[in-house]
Amino acid sequence: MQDDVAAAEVAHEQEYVDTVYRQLIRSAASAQRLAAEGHSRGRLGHEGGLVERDAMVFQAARRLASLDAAHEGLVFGRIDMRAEISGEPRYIGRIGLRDDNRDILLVDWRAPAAALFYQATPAAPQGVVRRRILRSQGEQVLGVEDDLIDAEADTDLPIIGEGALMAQLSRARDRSMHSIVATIQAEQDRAIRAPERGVVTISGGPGTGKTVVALHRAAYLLYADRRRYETGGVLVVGPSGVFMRYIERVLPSLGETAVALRSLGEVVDGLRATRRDDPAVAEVKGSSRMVDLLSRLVREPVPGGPEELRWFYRDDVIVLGRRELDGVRRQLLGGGPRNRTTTRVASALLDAMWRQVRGERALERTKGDFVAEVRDDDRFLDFAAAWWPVLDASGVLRWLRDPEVLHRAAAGVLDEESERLLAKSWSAGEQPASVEDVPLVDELRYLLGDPPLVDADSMADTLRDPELEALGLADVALQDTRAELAEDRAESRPRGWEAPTVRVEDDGYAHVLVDEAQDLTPMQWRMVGRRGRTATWTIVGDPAQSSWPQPAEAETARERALLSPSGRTKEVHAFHLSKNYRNSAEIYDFAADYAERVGLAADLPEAVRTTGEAPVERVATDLETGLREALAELRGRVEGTIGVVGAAARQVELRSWVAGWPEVADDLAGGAEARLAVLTGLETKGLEFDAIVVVEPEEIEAESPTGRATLYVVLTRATQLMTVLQTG
Ligand SMILES: Nc1ncnc2c1ncn2[C@@H]1O[C@H](COP(=O)(O)OP(=O)(O)OP(=O)(O)O)[C@@H](O)[C@H]1O
Repeated sequence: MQDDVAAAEVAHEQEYVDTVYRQLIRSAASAQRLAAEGHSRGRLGHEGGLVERDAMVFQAARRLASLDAAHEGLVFGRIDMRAEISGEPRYIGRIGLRDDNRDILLVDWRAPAAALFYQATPAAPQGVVRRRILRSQGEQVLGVEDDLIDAEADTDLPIIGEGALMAQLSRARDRSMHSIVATIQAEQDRAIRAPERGVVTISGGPGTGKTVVALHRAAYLLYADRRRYETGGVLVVGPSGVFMRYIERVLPSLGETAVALRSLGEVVDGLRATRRDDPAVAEVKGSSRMVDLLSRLVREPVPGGPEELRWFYRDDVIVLGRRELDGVRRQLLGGGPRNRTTTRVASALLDAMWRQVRGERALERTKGDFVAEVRDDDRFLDFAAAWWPVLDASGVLRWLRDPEVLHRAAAGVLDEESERLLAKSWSAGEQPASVEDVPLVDELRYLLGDPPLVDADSMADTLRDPELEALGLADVALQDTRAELAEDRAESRPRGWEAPTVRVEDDGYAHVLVDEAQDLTPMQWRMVGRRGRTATWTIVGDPAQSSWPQPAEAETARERALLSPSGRTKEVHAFHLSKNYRNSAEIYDFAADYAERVGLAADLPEAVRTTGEAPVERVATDLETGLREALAELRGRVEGTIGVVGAAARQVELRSWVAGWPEVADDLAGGAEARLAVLTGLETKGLEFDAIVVVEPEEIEAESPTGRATLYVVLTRATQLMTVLQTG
């Protein structure tokens, strides 16, 4: 009987969904037609082109093309209100849609009219009687799940299903995060729809949905003020490339593609760092002491550059030796960021040279004659370009590979041990930049300023430089020499160290969203902060999961990063999430016990799901055999992903073991999509798996000063089963 009712309800919903899809096709086609017409007239979106509504439908249809049919369908929700409020159900979908009579068929989940769908609870029904979630695949409705919100309402609406949230949480995991648009919970919805001003912080313990909520918030902001956020750009920063791959489908599945997703190693254009430095090195490179060190570095002479300029002028020998050149260097450095001063180098050198002109024959001529004679001489131009070249930040960071340069820059800034760690890290030959090097490159970009020669426009600026014009130097000879030298450098530049591709003024975004914010070092805060001076922010994190050992220093850097350009503190709206939707209660209890035992001062959420499967602690005499057995068991018991997590120093060994076992060969196939992954503790940040094997937890704990927090992260990654494996 109940089955018949359910089948009838599904059939009924299918009819509605069919209507919506038919309308979508009609609207999209007409919008496309109009767009084509508008386009041919060059007036898309303006009077005579598309009216606003059609432009919206057109945009929406375009975005819809990227909808992943495997996720929840276009129409996923419905609310029925008390009869005295409305006799018509309200359908909620990924976009809004009207029929040909302009009546609403589907409410965009982000629209104010959809808020009730998420915020109505039995304690505060707000007129909603029943909330229904439609489970679909593509255009086909597979089932419905109902919540009776207002049990006191006089209604004969059938209530079907066992709760969409639990079904969603118990599903087998693959290697990517999914949108939760159908099952957003009320406290999460409040964070998603928070006001657009200032800074929204979202805190909460493991698995509370911080990441997924933040991503839905990005989609919400794009909806609420599309013009601002699409043109100004939304930047999402996460801890690692693996994490970015994990979350990269969520926004497209919500129909949004205009968002830049960057891991911390990719924030600077042109750099893609994945290698992590050892924790001790990372601590030095991440510290704000590096600002002083780098400020000194940019004042250094170019290593290997010419040290003397010797010039015969009539009866004079003009020599600019180290002392004179140091004077010119200081004078130039006093005039602004180093690369900006490259247009002034010729005149500064000529001034210094002219000061040495003494001979009588020479003095018969004026300074103007002298300048005219020297300035076009190739030897002079080559000297100027080699002595004061346009510098690129990655190249300048490489100067620190010379221990003497490092020592000069670090004197009085770093202690001996820190300097030794840096020297060791950078003397290890031609390595690509590490994740921790990227903020240093960025700092240098700002200290150096933009080279005047990055494009034709700025070339024109250079040529208009009044000082050059006054000196009669506004010709291209020096520029040509510089351009040639820049090309030479580009050719000799090792892979992975590309020059910045944009000017620093182009770095700003309209919104910056930082995930796992507890892990940002002070230098990373500075880097991200530069991209959000005029932006609004969403900052997501859980201090108990932090792997940065100097929280107070990071806090100060974070506060600075959030200042407006005029130095004002942006207003902060804080949201806290309290329920863990990832781990079973059994697994989370185990992790929470650990956090309390080791004194992590963790924010402990309540896990909403129980499985009856407590974590298993296995002691093996032989680790390889123990791991193989543990994996065999987990593979048989979960359908989705499995993670093997061990200390960084064990990775090579673990990978080679696993790669040698024929029974898991299929599970390892598929690269980033593989069912089975071997990871370090830090690499598991933000991720989740159906089952986890934690190999030798004490090693994970011991590998860095914040190893306990890392182990806590690892213990909160599994949704269903967890095995903790140690040798006895
Ligand atoms: N309302 C919801 N409906 C369905 N699933 C949800 C909901 N909220 C969270 N989840 C799921 O819970 C899991 C944890 O979410 P998420 O990774 O965003 O948490 P987190 O707070 O960022 O975790 P951590 O800090 O431990 O990395 C994900 O699988 C997410 O899809």
